[in-house]
Amino acid sequence: MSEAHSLFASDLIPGATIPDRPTLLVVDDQPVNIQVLYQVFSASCDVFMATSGKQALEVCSQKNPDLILLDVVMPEMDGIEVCRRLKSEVETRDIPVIFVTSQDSPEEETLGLEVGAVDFITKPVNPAVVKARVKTHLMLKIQADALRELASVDGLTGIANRRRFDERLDAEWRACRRTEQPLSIIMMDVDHFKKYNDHYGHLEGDGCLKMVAHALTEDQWRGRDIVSRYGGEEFVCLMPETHLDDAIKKAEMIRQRVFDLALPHAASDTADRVTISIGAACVVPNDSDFKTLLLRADEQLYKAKEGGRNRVEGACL
Ligand SMILES: Nc1nc2c(ncn2[C@@H]2O[C@H](COP(=O)(O)OP(=O)(O)OP(=O)(O)O)[C@@H](O)[C@H]2O)c(=O)[nH]1
Repeated sequence: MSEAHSLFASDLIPGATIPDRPTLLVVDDQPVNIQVLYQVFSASCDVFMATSGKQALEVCSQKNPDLILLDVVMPEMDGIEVCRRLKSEVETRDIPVIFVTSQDSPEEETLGLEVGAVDFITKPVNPAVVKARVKTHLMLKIQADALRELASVDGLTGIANRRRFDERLDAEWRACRRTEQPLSIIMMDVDHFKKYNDHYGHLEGDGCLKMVAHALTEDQWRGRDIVSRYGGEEFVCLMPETHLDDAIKKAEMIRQRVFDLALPHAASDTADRVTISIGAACVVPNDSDFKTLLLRADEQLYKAKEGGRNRVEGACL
Protein backbone atom coordinates (compact mmCIF):
# COMPACT_ATOMS: atom_id res chain seq x y z
CA MET A 1 0.00 0.00 0.00
CA SER A 2 1.39 3.41 -0.98
CA GLU A 3 1.85 6.13 1.63
CA ALA A 4 -1.09 8.03 0.10
CA HIS A 5 -3.37 4.98 0.43
CA SER A 6 -2.38 4.36 4.02
CA LEU A 7 -2.98 8.04 4.82
CA PHE A 8 -6.54 8.15 3.52
CA ALA A 9 -7.94 4.64 3.20
CA SER A 10 -9.81 4.47 6.50
CA ASP A 11 -11.48 7.86 6.09
CA LEU A 12 -12.81 7.62 2.56
CA ILE A 13 -16.28 7.02 1.16
CA PRO A 14 -16.58 3.74 -0.78
CA GLY A 15 -15.75 4.05 -4.44
CA ALA A 16 -13.35 6.96 -4.03
CA THR A 17 -10.23 6.56 -6.14
CA ILE A 18 -7.12 7.37 -4.13
CA PRO A 19 -4.30 8.66 -6.34
CA ASP A 20 -1.07 6.69 -5.84
CA ARG A 21 0.77 9.91 -5.23
CA PRO A 22 -1.34 13.06 -4.89
CA THR A 23 0.08 16.06 -6.76
CA LEU A 24 0.85 19.29 -4.95
CA LEU A 25 1.74 22.63 -6.43
CA VAL A 26 3.88 24.88 -4.22
CA VAL A 27 3.94 28.54 -5.27
CA ASP A 28 6.38 31.02 -3.73
CA ASP A 29 8.65 33.69 -5.21
CA GLN A 30 11.36 32.61 -2.71
CA PRO A 31 12.83 29.24 -3.78
CA VAL A 32 14.06 28.62 -0.23
CA ASN A 33 10.43 28.52 1.00
CA ILE A 34 9.54 26.06 -1.74
CA GLN A 35 12.47 23.92 -0.65
CA VAL A 36 11.10 23.63 2.90
CA LEU A 37 7.69 22.42 1.69
CA TYR A 38 9.27 20.14 -0.90
CA GLN A 39 11.14 18.36 1.89
CA VAL A 40 7.94 17.90 3.90
CA PHE A 41 5.94 16.38 1.02
CA SER A 42 8.27 14.85 -1.54
CA ALA A 43 8.14 11.37 0.08
CA SER A 44 4.34 11.03 -0.26
CA CYS A 45 3.37 13.41 -3.07
CA ASP A 46 4.50 14.59 -6.49
CA VAL A 47 5.47 18.18 -5.85
CA PHE A 48 5.42 20.79 -8.64
CA MET A 49 6.80 24.26 -8.09
CA ALA A 50 6.16 27.76 -9.42
CA THR A 51 7.90 31.00 -8.50
CA SER A 52 5.31 33.45 -9.88
CA GLY A 53 1.56 33.74 -10.18
CA LYS A 54 1.69 33.45 -13.96
CA GLN A 55 3.76 30.28 -13.78
CA ALA A 56 1.36 28.87 -11.15
CA LEU A 57 -1.61 29.27 -13.52
CA GLU A 58 0.32 27.57 -16.33
CA VAL A 59 1.34 24.60 -14.14
CA CYS A 60 -2.27 24.27 -12.94
CA SER A 61 -3.69 24.03 -16.43
CA GLN A 62 -1.05 21.45 -17.43
CA LYS A 63 -0.81 19.30 -14.29
CA ASN A 64 -4.21 19.70 -12.65
CA PRO A 65 -2.77 19.36 -9.10
CA ASP A 66 -4.80 17.92 -6.20
CA LEU A 67 -3.92 20.85 -3.93
CA ILE A 68 -2.06 24.17 -4.08
CA LEU A 69 0.08 25.77 -1.36
CA LEU A 70 0.08 29.41 -2.40
CA ASP A 71 2.17 32.33 -1.21
CA VAL A 72 0.18 35.57 -0.86
CA VAL A 73 2.77 38.30 -1.41
CA MET A 74 4.43 37.96 -4.81
CA PRO A 75 5.49 40.58 -7.38
CA GLU A 76 3.34 41.15 -10.50
CA MET A 77 0.46 38.78 -9.67
CA ASP A 78 -0.16 38.12 -5.96
CA GLY A 79 -1.64 34.96 -4.48
CA ILE A 80 -5.07 36.53 -4.01
CA GLU A 81 -5.34 37.24 -7.74
CA VAL A 82 -4.03 33.75 -8.61
CA CYS A 83 -6.69 32.19 -6.38
CA ARG A 84 -9.40 34.43 -7.84
CA ARG A 85 -8.50 33.32 -11.38
CA LEU A 86 -8.32 29.64 -10.44
CA LYS A 87 -11.78 29.81 -8.87
CA SER A 88 -13.26 31.50 -11.95
CA GLU A 89 -12.33 28.65 -14.33
CA VAL A 90 -14.37 25.43 -14.50
CA GLU A 91 -11.21 23.36 -14.99
CA THR A 92 -9.42 24.66 -11.87
CA ARG A 93 -12.16 25.84 -9.51
CA ASP A 94 -12.28 22.59 -7.52
CA ILE A 95 -8.57 22.51 -6.65
CA PRO A 96 -8.21 23.38 -2.95
CA VAL A 97 -5.92 26.34 -2.27
CA ILE A 98 -4.12 26.82 1.05
CA PHE A 99 -2.48 30.19 1.55
CA VAL A 100 0.98 30.09 3.13
CA THR A 101 1.87 33.57 4.32
CA SER A 102 3.81 35.61 6.85
CA GLN A 103 0.91 38.08 7.01
CA ASP A 104 -1.50 36.81 9.62
CA SER A 105 -3.90 39.73 10.10
CA PRO A 106 -7.61 38.80 10.32
CA GLU A 107 -8.31 41.06 7.31
CA GLU A 108 -5.75 39.20 5.20
CA GLU A 109 -7.13 35.86 6.28
CA THR A 110 -10.73 36.92 5.59
CA LEU A 111 -9.82 38.14 2.11
CA GLY A 112 -8.03 34.85 1.36
CA LEU A 113 -11.02 32.79 2.46
CA GLU A 114 -13.40 35.07 0.56
CA VAL A 115 -11.60 34.50 -2.73
CA GLY A 116 -11.97 30.76 -2.23
CA ALA A 117 -9.01 29.43 -0.21
CA VAL A 118 -9.80 26.52 2.11
CA ASP A 119 -7.17 27.29 4.76
CA PHE A 120 -4.42 29.61 5.91
CA ILE A 121 -0.98 28.62 7.21
CA THR A 122 1.53 31.11 8.60
CA LYS A 123 5.25 31.19 7.86
CA PRO A 124 7.61 29.96 9.06
CA VAL A 125 5.72 26.69 8.59
CA ASN A 126 5.66 23.96 11.18
CA PRO A 127 6.11 20.69 9.21
CA ALA A 128 3.72 18.67 11.40
CA VAL A 129 0.97 21.32 11.18
CA VAL A 130 1.27 21.83 7.43
CA LYS A 131 1.29 18.06 6.87
CA ALA A 132 -1.84 17.54 8.98
CA ARG A 133 -3.73 20.33 7.23
CA VAL A 134 -2.73 19.19 3.77
CA LYS A 135 -3.83 15.66 4.62
CA THR A 136 -7.27 16.91 5.73
CA HIS A 137 -7.83 18.96 2.59
CA LEU A 138 -6.51 16.27 0.27
CA MET A 139 -8.94 13.82 1.83
CA LEU A 140 -11.85 16.24 1.36
CA LYS A 141 -10.77 16.80 -2.25
CA ILE A 142 -10.67 13.06 -2.98
CA GLN A 143 -14.12 12.63 -1.41
CA ALA A 144 -15.52 15.59 -3.36
CA ASP A 145 -14.09 14.13 -6.59
CA ALA A 146 -15.74 10.78 -5.80
CA LEU A 147 -19.11 12.46 -5.16
CA ARG A 148 -18.84 14.48 -8.37
CA GLU A 149 -18.08 11.24 -10.19
CA LEU A 150 -21.10 9.50 -8.65
CA ALA A 151 -23.36 12.45 -9.51
CA SER A 152 -22.38 12.28 -13.16
CA VAL A 153 -23.04 8.57 -13.78
CA ASP A 154 -26.36 7.07 -14.94
CA GLY A 155 -27.57 4.56 -12.34
CA LEU A 156 -28.91 1.95 -14.79
CA THR A 157 -26.25 1.83 -17.50
CA GLY A 158 -23.15 3.12 -15.69
CA ILE A 159 -22.32 5.55 -18.49
CA ALA A 160 -22.30 9.37 -18.18
CA ASN A 161 -25.68 10.90 -17.37
CA ARG A 162 -27.56 13.94 -18.67
CA ARG A 163 -26.03 16.24 -16.04
CA ARG A 164 -22.51 15.31 -17.16
CA PHE A 165 -23.49 15.79 -20.80
CA ASP A 166 -24.96 19.24 -20.11
CA GLU A 167 -21.78 20.31 -18.29
CA ARG A 168 -19.53 19.08 -21.09
CA LEU A 169 -21.74 20.61 -23.79
CA ASP A 170 -21.49 24.00 -22.09
CA ALA A 171 -17.68 23.74 -21.75
CA GLU A 172 -17.10 22.39 -25.27
CA TRP A 173 -19.43 24.95 -26.82
CA ARG A 174 -17.25 27.71 -25.32
CA ALA A 175 -13.99 25.93 -26.23
CA CYS A 176 -15.04 25.39 -29.88
CA ARG A 177 -16.29 28.98 -30.12
CA ARG A 178 -12.87 30.21 -28.95
CA THR A 179 -10.99 28.06 -31.45
CA GLU A 180 -13.64 28.37 -34.22
CA GLN A 181 -13.86 24.60 -34.54
CA PRO A 182 -17.01 22.60 -35.42
CA LEU A 183 -18.95 20.85 -32.67
CA SER A 184 -21.10 17.83 -33.54
CA ILE A 185 -23.66 15.90 -31.57
CA ILE A 186 -25.44 12.67 -32.37
CA MET A 187 -28.79 11.74 -30.79
CA MET A 188 -29.62 8.05 -30.67
CA ASP A 189 -32.94 6.46 -29.82
CA VAL A 190 -33.87 2.78 -29.52
CA ASP A 191 -36.59 1.92 -32.05
CA HIS A 192 -40.00 0.66 -30.89
CA PHE A 193 -38.84 0.46 -27.31
CA LYS A 194 -42.33 0.73 -25.86
CA LYS A 195 -43.20 -2.43 -27.79
CA TYR A 196 -40.02 -4.07 -26.47
CA ASN A 197 -41.09 -3.37 -22.87
CA ASP A 198 -44.64 -4.50 -23.60
CA HIS A 199 -43.43 -7.71 -25.18
CA TYR A 200 -40.51 -8.72 -22.94
CA GLY A 201 -41.25 -6.81 -19.71
CA HIS A 202 -39.63 -3.77 -18.13
CA LEU A 203 -36.73 -5.68 -16.54
CA GLU A 204 -35.71 -7.12 -19.89
CA GLY A 205 -36.07 -3.58 -21.24
CA ASP A 206 -33.58 -2.39 -18.63
CA GLY A 207 -31.18 -5.16 -19.64
CA CYS A 208 -31.53 -4.15 -23.27
CA LEU A 209 -30.68 -0.51 -22.46
CA LYS A 210 -27.57 -1.67 -20.58
CA MET A 211 -26.38 -3.72 -23.55
CA VAL A 212 -27.04 -0.89 -25.99
CA ALA A 213 -25.17 1.55 -23.69
CA HIS A 214 -22.26 -0.85 -23.54
CA ALA A 215 -22.18 -1.18 -27.32
CA LEU A 216 -22.19 2.61 -27.67
CA THR A 217 -19.33 3.18 -25.28
CA GLU A 218 -16.99 0.27 -26.10
CA ASP A 219 -16.11 1.95 -29.38
CA GLN A 220 -12.87 3.92 -29.68
CA TRP A 221 -13.89 7.51 -29.02
CA ARG A 222 -11.57 10.48 -29.19
CA GLY A 223 -10.32 12.03 -25.94
CA ARG A 224 -12.93 14.79 -25.57
CA ASP A 225 -15.90 12.85 -26.97
CA ILE A 226 -18.52 11.84 -24.43
CA VAL A 227 -21.39 9.37 -24.74
CA SER A 228 -24.20 9.71 -22.23
CA ARG A 229 -27.72 8.56 -21.50
CA TYR A 230 -29.90 11.52 -22.35
CA GLY A 231 -33.02 10.05 -20.76
CA GLY A 232 -35.25 6.98 -21.15
CA GLU A 233 -34.18 5.05 -24.26
CA GLU A 234 -32.32 8.02 -25.72
CA PHE A 235 -28.54 8.46 -25.81
CA VAL A 236 -26.40 11.35 -26.99
CA CYS A 237 -22.79 11.79 -28.01
CA LEU A 238 -20.85 15.04 -28.00
CA MET A 239 -18.00 15.28 -30.51
CA PRO A 240 -15.85 18.43 -30.27
CA GLU A 241 -13.74 19.48 -33.26
CA THR A 242 -15.67 17.10 -35.50
CA HIS A 243 -17.23 17.93 -38.88
CA LEU A 244 -20.66 16.63 -39.87
CA ASP A 245 -19.23 14.06 -42.33
CA ASP A 246 -17.14 12.44 -39.61
CA ALA A 247 -19.99 12.54 -37.10
CA ILE A 248 -22.24 10.79 -39.62
CA LYS A 249 -19.57 8.13 -40.30
CA LYS A 250 -19.28 7.48 -36.58
CA ALA A 251 -23.06 7.39 -36.21
CA GLU A 252 -23.29 4.83 -39.00
CA MET A 253 -20.68 2.62 -37.27
CA ILE A 254 -22.64 2.79 -34.02
CA ARG A 255 -25.93 2.00 -35.72
CA GLN A 256 -24.29 -1.05 -37.28
CA ARG A 257 -22.74 -2.08 -33.97
CA VAL A 258 -26.12 -2.13 -32.23
CA PHE A 259 -27.62 -4.00 -35.19
CA ASP A 260 -24.79 -6.57 -34.93
CA LEU A 261 -25.61 -7.18 -31.27
CA ALA A 262 -28.59 -9.08 -32.72
CA LEU A 263 -30.75 -8.60 -29.62
CA PRO A 264 -34.10 -10.17 -30.58
CA HIS A 265 -37.06 -7.77 -30.84
CA ALA A 266 -40.03 -9.84 -31.92
CA ALA A 267 -42.43 -6.87 -31.64
CA SER A 268 -40.45 -4.47 -33.83
CA ASP A 269 -41.95 -3.31 -37.13
CA THR A 270 -38.46 -2.51 -38.42
CA ALA A 271 -36.31 -5.63 -37.99
CA ASP A 272 -36.11 -8.94 -36.14
CA ARG A 273 -33.77 -7.32 -33.63
CA VAL A 274 -33.14 -4.17 -31.60
CA THR A 275 -32.17 -1.19 -33.78
CA ILE A 276 -31.46 2.46 -33.19
CA SER A 277 -32.19 5.62 -35.15
CA ILE A 278 -29.70 8.48 -35.12
CA GLY A 279 -29.83 12.22 -35.80
CA ALA A 280 -26.58 14.17 -36.19
CA ALA A 281 -26.04 17.92 -36.20
CA CYS A 282 -22.98 20.12 -36.48
CA VAL A 283 -22.17 23.81 -36.01
CA VAL A 284 -19.21 26.11 -35.52
CA PRO A 285 -20.43 27.70 -32.27
CA ASN A 286 -21.27 31.41 -32.39
CA ASP A 287 -22.67 33.87 -29.90
CA SER A 288 -26.01 32.11 -29.58
CA ASP A 289 -26.37 29.12 -27.28
CA PHE A 290 -26.37 25.38 -27.97
CA LYS A 291 -30.15 24.85 -27.83
CA THR A 292 -30.45 25.13 -31.62
CA LEU A 293 -27.81 22.43 -32.06
CA LEU A 294 -29.76 20.05 -29.82
CA LEU A 295 -32.96 20.95 -31.61
CA ARG A 296 -31.44 20.27 -35.02
CA ALA A 297 -30.11 16.87 -33.92
CA ASP A 298 -33.55 16.06 -32.55
CA GLU A 299 -35.16 17.05 -35.88
CA GLN A 300 -32.74 14.77 -37.70
CA LEU A 301 -33.55 11.94 -35.31
CA TYR A 302 -37.23 12.47 -36.04
CA LYS A 303 -36.43 12.37 -39.76
CA ALA A 304 -34.58 9.06 -39.29
CA LYS A 305 -37.61 7.65 -37.47
CA GLU A 306 -39.98 8.92 -40.17
CA GLY A 307 -37.70 7.55 -42.88
CA GLY A 308 -38.06 3.99 -41.62
CA ARG A 309 -35.86 3.81 -38.45
CA ASN A 310 -32.54 1.92 -38.14
CA ARG A 311 -30.90 4.76 -40.04
CA VAL A 312 -28.82 7.94 -39.71
CA GLU A 313 -29.76 11.48 -40.78
CA GLY A 314 -27.65 14.59 -40.34
CA ALA A 315 -27.52 18.31 -41.02
CA CYS A 316 -25.38 21.36 -40.35
CA LEU A 317 -26.88 24.49 -38.81
N1 LIG B 1 -37.22 -0.68 -19.44
C1 LIG B 1 -37.11 0.63 -19.50
N2 LIG B 1 -37.92 1.35 -20.29
C2 LIG B 1 -37.80 2.67 -20.35
C3 LIG B 1 -36.83 3.34 -19.58
N3 LIG B 1 -36.92 4.66 -19.85
C4 LIG B 1 -37.92 4.81 -20.76
N4 LIG B 1 -38.46 3.61 -21.07
C5 LIG B 1 -39.56 3.32 -21.98
O1 LIG B 1 -39.19 3.61 -23.32
C6 LIG B 1 -40.40 3.73 -24.07
C7 LIG B 1 -40.23 4.79 -25.11
O2 LIG B 1 -41.36 4.79 -25.91
P1 LIG B 1 -41.66 5.84 -27.04
O3 LIG B 1 -41.11 7.19 -26.65
O4 LIG B 1 -43.10 5.76 -27.39
O5 LIG B 1 -40.78 5.41 -28.26
P2 LIG B 1 -40.64 4.00 -28.98
O6 LIG B 1 -41.63 3.02 -28.53
O7 LIG B 1 -39.20 3.59 -28.85
O8 LIG B 1 -40.96 4.37 -30.48
P3 LIG B 1 -39.99 5.07 -31.53
O9 LIG B 1 -39.01 5.92 -30.77
O10 LIG B 1 -40.92 5.91 -32.36
O11 LIG B 1 -39.33 3.99 -32.33
C8 LIG B 1 -41.52 4.05 -23.07
O12 LIG B 1 -42.41 2.96 -23.02
C9 LIG B 1 -40.78 4.17 -21.74
O13 LIG B 1 -41.54 3.66 -20.66
C10 LIG B 1 -36.00 2.56 -18.72
O14 LIG B 1 -35.12 3.07 -17.99
N5 LIG B 1 -36.17 1.22 -18.70
